[in-house]
Amino acid sequence: MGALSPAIIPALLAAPRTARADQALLTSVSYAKRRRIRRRIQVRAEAAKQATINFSDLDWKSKYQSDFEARFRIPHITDVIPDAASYPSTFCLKMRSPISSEFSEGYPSDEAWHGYINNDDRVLLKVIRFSSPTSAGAECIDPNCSWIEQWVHRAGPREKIYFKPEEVKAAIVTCGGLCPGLNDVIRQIVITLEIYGVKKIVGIPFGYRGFSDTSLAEMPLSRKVVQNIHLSGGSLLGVSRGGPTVIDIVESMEERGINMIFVLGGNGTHAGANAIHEECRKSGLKIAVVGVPKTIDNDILLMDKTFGFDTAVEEAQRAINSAYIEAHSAYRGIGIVKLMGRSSGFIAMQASLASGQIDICLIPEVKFNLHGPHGVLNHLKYLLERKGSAVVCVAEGAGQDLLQKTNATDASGNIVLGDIGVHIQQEVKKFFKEMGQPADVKYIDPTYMIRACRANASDGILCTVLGQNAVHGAFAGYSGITVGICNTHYAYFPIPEVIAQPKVLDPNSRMWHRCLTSTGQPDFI
Ligand SMILES: Nc1ncnc2c1ncn2[C@@H]1O[C@H](COP(=O)(O)OP(=O)(O)O)[C@@H](O)[C@H]1O
Ligand SMILES: O=P(O)(O)OC[C@H]1O[C@](O)(COP(=O)(O)O)[C@@H](O)[C@@H]1O
Ligand SMILES: [Mg+2]
Repeated sequence: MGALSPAIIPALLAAPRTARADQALLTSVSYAKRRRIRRRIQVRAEAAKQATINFSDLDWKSKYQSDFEARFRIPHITDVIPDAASYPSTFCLKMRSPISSEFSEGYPSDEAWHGYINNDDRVLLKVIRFSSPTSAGAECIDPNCSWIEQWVHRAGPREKIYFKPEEVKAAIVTCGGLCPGLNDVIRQIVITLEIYGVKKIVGIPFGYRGFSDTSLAEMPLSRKVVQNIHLSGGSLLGVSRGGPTVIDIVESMEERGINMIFVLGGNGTHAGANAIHEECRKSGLKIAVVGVPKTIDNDILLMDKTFGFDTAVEEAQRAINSAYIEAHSAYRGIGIVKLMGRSSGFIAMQASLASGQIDICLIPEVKFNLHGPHGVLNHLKYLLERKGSAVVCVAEGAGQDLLQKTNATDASGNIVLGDIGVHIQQEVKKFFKEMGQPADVKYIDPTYMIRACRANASDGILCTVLGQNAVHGAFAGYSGITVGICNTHYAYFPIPEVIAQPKVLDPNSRMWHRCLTSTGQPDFI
């Protein structure tokens, strides 16, 4: 978010609210209102942050930076167990034959180069130096847009580990909806754990539910079991929404003797993982809880992208191309493709940009009208007259203000959205029928075909690195963390920082403007 004008800060802060009150407000209002309120809450939080900074203090920058460093500090086992012992890492960077015991007691400490990550290594979070708050996509701390370095912790294997591999029982759980790459991450976690020397590795079946449903048995995992699982989509372990309470999960982990848990999921799953981590801390348990963000929508904060997103954009090309061929081959044909993206239009935008076949891209972050002189329908009429066909790409969360509210939620408490794709299809048909003009409308929803795909090469690599780094993080004694790619480098983040709110597309960003340039669409308001 750009810098706020100092003049509006006092007004925004005039009615301070608590997080609980904000939440209550959010659950009691309509979807459209909720988005506006969320934006206000976000603006207020930003205002509060800026208001607490005294820019006339010559030291404000270094104070801001130390505050940032504290926020992004990654929790460690020694925070609750100060005397937890550390050992030389059993993850050796020198290759050895699996049957050799050359480094079984740890890596020789007299080596000049060992290639581990130093705990003080950092990755730069923001790499653009904006010279003005009016620059496209500017994120400024102060009204002058001063350059302030923001560093996050570099991911990777450490020289010292806080768990003896023979004492580890590691578990992996996959929650939420499917996403290409889940099997790749599971595979890499298992392989890396084995390299450290862990023998007890299990999969928890069907998400958090597997912790409470006694009819579901743990799945023993080994390199042999996971060797080829990345060749198909889905999750070897199964997924689910909803499930037991955090206390029940922690009790179940204790009963099973699990002391390392790898949680693969989106914002909901990570909220759960962080709550599990906090519960373990409260009880003084030596358990490492490490997340790997799984969100096909790409809506987790601070990361370049999440795994599965790239595959989704690539697979969406097939649906868009089919819609284009259908529309182009029909007399006055209109193709409509609905893509995933509950609150963020990243898949719709990138897929539109990649295909070059989209005339209208609609995303949750940008309001639009269907009807009226500047509406989508009138533009479709213009496109049919000008070029004979048109293709629309709409994100599932777009235009929810145009739909009847269902007030329904899924088992995890996520709002069940109205079907904007079907709505647009019906409105387009009605519009042309009422005008007495022909229009051949074809609608494609490829959601589940995309989600069930196996990861493409680029996601396969991302999953590999994330899975390995998750294990390195747990062995290094970190907990309540998640791993992501940041300016092409890999970093550990404290979970709350990446799920504070869904990452949304900035309508003032260069990328959205590139998309608009490519489609040639006007503003539909
Ligand atoms: N705030 C929360 N605290 C604890 N667990 C949560 C929370 N939100 C969701 N969960 C749990 O996380 C799992 C996945 O959540 P869901 O929202 O369906 O998917 P995703 O993780 O992809 O966002 C579910 O089992 C759900 O019960
Ligand atoms: O049909 P389901 O399983 O509820 O999933 C639908 C949702 O899954 C997603 O593809 C991904 O959602 P999650 O990240 O919460 O798993 C959304 O875009 C979509 O709304
Ligand atoms: Mg979610």
